[in-house]
Amino acid sequence: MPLVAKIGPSILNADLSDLASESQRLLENGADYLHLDVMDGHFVPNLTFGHSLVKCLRRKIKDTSFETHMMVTNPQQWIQNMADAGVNLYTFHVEPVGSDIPEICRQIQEAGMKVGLAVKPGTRIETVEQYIDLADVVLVMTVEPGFGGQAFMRDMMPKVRWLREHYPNLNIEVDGGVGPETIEYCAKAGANMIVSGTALIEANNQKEVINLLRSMVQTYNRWIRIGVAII
Ligand SMILES: O=C(CO)[C@H](O)[C@H](O)COP(=O)(O)O
Repeated sequence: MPLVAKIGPSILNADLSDLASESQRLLENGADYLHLDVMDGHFVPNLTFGHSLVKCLRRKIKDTSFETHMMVTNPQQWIQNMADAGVNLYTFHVEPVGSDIPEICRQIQEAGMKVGLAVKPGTRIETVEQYIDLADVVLVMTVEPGFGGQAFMRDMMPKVRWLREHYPNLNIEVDGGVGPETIEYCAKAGANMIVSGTALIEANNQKEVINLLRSMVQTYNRWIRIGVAII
């Protein structure tokens, strides 16, 4: 399947009391999927929401892919709940789970979801190399996970470049501080799934920003298509 440029807003810094309308607005402005940040207050020093909220959102938003970015110590615990809530892509951090990665990937697939492997800034990308065949997406964090609105870490780009060089057909996602000012670095390095939080939520013209992010991915990666392939 050809790679597709996809823009997935992170709703972390949105008005969470009005999440459905905030999400709807982003989708109407051209977002391809929603990136939902789940934090447990343990793996990261912040707390957000769990599967009950995702399920409520799914009742209102039916035709869009949901990714849950599981910033939790025990990702295994929430697999079935998130599948039942209507999640399509279950992205978990490799750091707390070590050798359980293959088993977790198997359980996610068995629950009917795609698999995402996420790495924190301090984690060497080679750590996930042996598991890439089990994954649909690799997420390279470009901030320390935990909070929106942080500064983009440009020194994570060698990880993205390394992945793209070694895995031309891999979905590579970047997350953290990504917006009009920093998209060029991500696109040049070869990322095709772009998570953008604050830059999009606070944009006066979301459609313009989404189009810009997408077109930058394609400018530097001519073989990547536009589309809404479910991931
Ligand atoms: O995973 C995250 C933080 O842990 C967020 O998705 C990320 O930070 C996006 O927000 P912003 O674009 O504002 O940095």
